[in-house]
Amino acid sequence: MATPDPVIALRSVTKRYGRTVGVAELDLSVGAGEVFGFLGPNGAGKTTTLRCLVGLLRPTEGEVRVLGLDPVADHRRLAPALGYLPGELRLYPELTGRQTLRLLADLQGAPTPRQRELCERLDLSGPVLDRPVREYSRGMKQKLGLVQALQHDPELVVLDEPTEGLDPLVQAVFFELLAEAEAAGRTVLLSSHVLPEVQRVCRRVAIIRGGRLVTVRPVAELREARARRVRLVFADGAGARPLGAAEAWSPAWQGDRVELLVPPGELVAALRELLRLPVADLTVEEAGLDEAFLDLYRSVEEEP
Ligand SMILES: Nc1ncnc2c1ncn2[C@@H]1O[C@H](COP(=O)(O)OP(=O)(O)OP(=O)(O)O)[C@@H](O)[C@H]1O
Repeated sequence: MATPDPVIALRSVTKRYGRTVGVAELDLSVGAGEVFGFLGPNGAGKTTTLRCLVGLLRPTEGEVRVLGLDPVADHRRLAPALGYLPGELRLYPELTGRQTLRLLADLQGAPTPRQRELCERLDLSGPVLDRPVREYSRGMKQKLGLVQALQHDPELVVLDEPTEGLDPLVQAVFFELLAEAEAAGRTVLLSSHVLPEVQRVCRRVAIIRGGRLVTVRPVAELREARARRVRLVFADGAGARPLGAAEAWSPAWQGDRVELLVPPGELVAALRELLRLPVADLTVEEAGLDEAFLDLYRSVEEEP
């Protein structure tokens, strides 16, 4: 059986801003119905990639296809099928929330069957929608941004740091909306710095650094690869001491207790060495997924 065409396909995409490289030789493929995370440190190239996907930037080299279309050349055809929440939402300050949603719906070129429901669920009441957006708080603007990204029930939703500025209650609604989008078979690309958020909602993640793709992995695999947290108690009152090769695992001392994060493949060797020291007690547990991500970030930082 032929594999269906990916919803997002980047082939060797490079985007330069003058002499600055935004992204370099990026290859990425996201299938229909995937909720895909895009992670990376500041300045890694996430926003650049997303802007290429939605047709706001034209790559310097390489090819971008979204739902089989060229996002720049076929912008009008793509718009009804695409929902985009930019990282920095620029709105016309004089327009009301309602006028803003209408204007954006016109640009999307699609009916907005979900607008009313989304406004209700995100607590954007009628009186709020009648106020000019210059009077909106950051969170209110972000909620309006979410409504416009989803109001036309698009096939592909591209979200740049979507939970920025949202309070925990609104974040909960946002996660519900994502789960529903996944259940309905929509494709979602979400860029984020918030590691637990990615863990919670995404099945696969790409990690990007310095404009280059470092890895693409299923979240489940990251979970398996996560570090072991080793806690040692020395109980001799002598406090911190050298740990030999285990110094590599960033020991955190508190009195004569120490905690280390050891990659799973190196645990046995690390313990063998540590147990040569006068250890009084020892526990080993799996670290959280955020730590697995931090590990990955670190290893990415260390690579040349
Ligand atoms: N308009 C621009 N002009 C010049 N350089 C730019 C421009 N936009 C982005 N860059 C550069 O491209 C690189 C990637 O930036 P980008 O905004 O894509 O990163 P990001 O991963 O979204 O970062 P953050 O997490 O901080 O939002 C950076 O070096 C940045 O300085």
